Amino acid sequence: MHAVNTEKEKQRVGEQATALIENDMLIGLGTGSTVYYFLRKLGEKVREGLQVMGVATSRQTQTLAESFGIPLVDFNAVNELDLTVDGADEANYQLQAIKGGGGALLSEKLVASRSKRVVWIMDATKLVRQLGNVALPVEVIPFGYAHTMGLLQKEGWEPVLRQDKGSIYTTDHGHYILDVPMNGIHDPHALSVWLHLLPGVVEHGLFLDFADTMYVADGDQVVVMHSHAK
Ligand SMILES: O=C(CO)[C@H](O)[C@H](O)COP(=O)(O)O
Repeated sequence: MHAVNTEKEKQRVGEQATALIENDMLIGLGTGSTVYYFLRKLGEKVREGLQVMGVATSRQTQTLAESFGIPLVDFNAVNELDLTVDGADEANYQLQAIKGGGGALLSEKLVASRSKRVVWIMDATKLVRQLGNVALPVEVIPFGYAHTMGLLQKEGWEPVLRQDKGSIYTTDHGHYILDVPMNGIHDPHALSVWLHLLPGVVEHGLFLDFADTMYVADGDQVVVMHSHAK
């Protein structure tokens, strides 16, 4: 590994990922500070004549895409997307990821699941052998969130209700987020299924079988990894 300058690496990987975009593509636009650089560069290419349409995965991305001149379309008005490019909070060598640090996991998962190809972009600090160094975001219904927290606590987890400037953080969809410290996830698929069965849970940040490609910025290089599962 090279010396880490994550902002430069985010920019490098975000800009490089725009090379994947071809004329007439319908693109899922992820959310976050790495995706910011992807959007900015894509906006430049659109102004130079590239013709694409995007589906935004958050209000933040919608605002950015509009400011960069990227044409947007309503998710419900489209069929399959050609490609989604999104960031991740952590990913392993099987291209499984934890997402949701930016709170957009619900839309991000919906859009990724409607895309022919999904690409994660990140800096090398996020690449891990085993998922679970970062807390896992779990999106819950505000009604009864304390009950859902209690159910997690009963199983030994210590969920933290996400805050934003002294108030409870609310997602674009009006939900709350519980950040659950993991200390290593041994069986991500089993955890995914278990969480989906928990009353009050809308979605969680385990993105297990979505990505076929990952762009990882490491120093001056961008390493491209492919999934063997896809
Ligand atoms: O999942 C996300 C938002 O819900 C982001 O993609 C993830 O948090 C990575 O963001 P960043 O590029 O800012 O580190």
